[in-house]
Amino acid sequence: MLDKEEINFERSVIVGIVTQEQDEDKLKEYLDELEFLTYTAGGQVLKRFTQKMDKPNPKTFMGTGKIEEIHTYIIENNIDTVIFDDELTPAQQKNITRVLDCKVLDRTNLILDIFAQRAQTSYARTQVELAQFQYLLPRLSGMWTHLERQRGGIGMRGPGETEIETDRRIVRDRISLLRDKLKIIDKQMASQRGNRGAMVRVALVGYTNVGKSTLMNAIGKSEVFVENKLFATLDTTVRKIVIGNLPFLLTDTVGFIRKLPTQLIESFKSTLDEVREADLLLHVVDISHHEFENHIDSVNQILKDIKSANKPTIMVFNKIDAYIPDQIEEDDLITERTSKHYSIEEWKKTWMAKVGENNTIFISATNKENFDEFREKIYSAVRQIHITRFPYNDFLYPDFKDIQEEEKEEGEN
Ligand SMILES: Nc1nc2c(ncn2[C@@H]2O[C@H](COP(=O)(O)OP(=O)(O)OP(=O)(O)O)[C@@H](O)[C@H]2O)c(=O)[nH]1
Ligand SMILES: [Mg+2]
Repeated sequence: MLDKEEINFERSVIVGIVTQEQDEDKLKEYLDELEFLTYTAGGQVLKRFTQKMDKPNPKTFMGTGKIEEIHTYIIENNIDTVIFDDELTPAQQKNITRVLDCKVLDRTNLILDIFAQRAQTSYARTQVELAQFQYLLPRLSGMWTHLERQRGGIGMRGPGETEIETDRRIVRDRISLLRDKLKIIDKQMASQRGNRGAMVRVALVGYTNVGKSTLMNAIGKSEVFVENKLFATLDTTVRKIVIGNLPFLLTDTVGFIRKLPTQLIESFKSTLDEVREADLLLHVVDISHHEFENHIDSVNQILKDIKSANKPTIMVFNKIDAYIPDQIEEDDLITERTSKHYSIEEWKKTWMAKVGENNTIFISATNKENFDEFREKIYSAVRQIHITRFPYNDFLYPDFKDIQEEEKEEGEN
């Protein structure tokens, strides 16, 4: 008999809190995303635990009663992993692990884990490893306590402390080694970028899973890995694209997410340099996602953090094929009409109108809907940047209309 291959998902529960800044709806969205992250990392979420609190308990994050409730559930349901939506302090992680006696992760942990699973090149692996060690350093003592307990505790206390010190030193050494390694790679990457010459550089940016790589594949003839999971892309891909006779460089890079661990932003410096050094950003948005406006805010915040907020930007609203506004039945007189019910035409009249028609485009990367218009907008923007840089090249690049005519004629001949 053939064995059916079974993927063993880690049995997990996720945990979040309702606070003044974060109401129940917000928390639901966050936990939806955390569940998707868990699934991406190889886990299966069996239950969500939530609690209303003014502020998190400094010792155990949740209240003692809630932690007990989670503990009971863990034992009864054979749970391997508990994942908190917020970053836990080293002390909280230590205390909670002690009570629950199972693997306790937070959102940062989970994201780092996904990055580690997905890092393909030695460059990406080095960056992830650095971020992981930085996360680990302040948490070493907690881990030791856990080990100590497993070994029975007695007689371990004295040497335990010294071992923590030794561990810390090893981790610190490793961090500085990785930093040195990255510095060398950074230099190589910078000189590679320098060698790319005068071509205009365009970077795809956006929240994770919005369709950046799909778009890269659709516009170029390259094959970039696409998947309906978070953080499919970690390594930067650069392709030369030619529209009309105007060549430019297009970069596909790592997706953003809210609460992106700061350790990751630091260690992915060189990857993000591609964005920093771009002349034009294509900010891709998944308009079919209910949360797309919040995603835009998160992306803009990260762009600000990496000092790239003021670049010329085209907002690319993708997945219009999948956009389905909420409906209000005709006899429903109670439901209030909100932006959830807008058609795309109505959306265009909102704040999007202020962004300007030249800087917004609505497409479907999978169906190639509105692709001519998309190519035209990129062409015009790239051309604008190019002729500002090389005014004497102006005549080389005609209007997009003329190119289309030429292409048509070529097709007919
Ligand atoms: N319906 C629909 N799905 C799309 C469209 N574009 C992309 N997708 C799907 O969205 C998912 C994510 O696509 P990717 O191209 O991997 O997204 P990404 O932005 O590169 O994601 P990361 O690399 O994880 O940041 C895939 O399942 C795609 O098939 C679209 O226009 N319409
Ligand atoms: Mg991608």
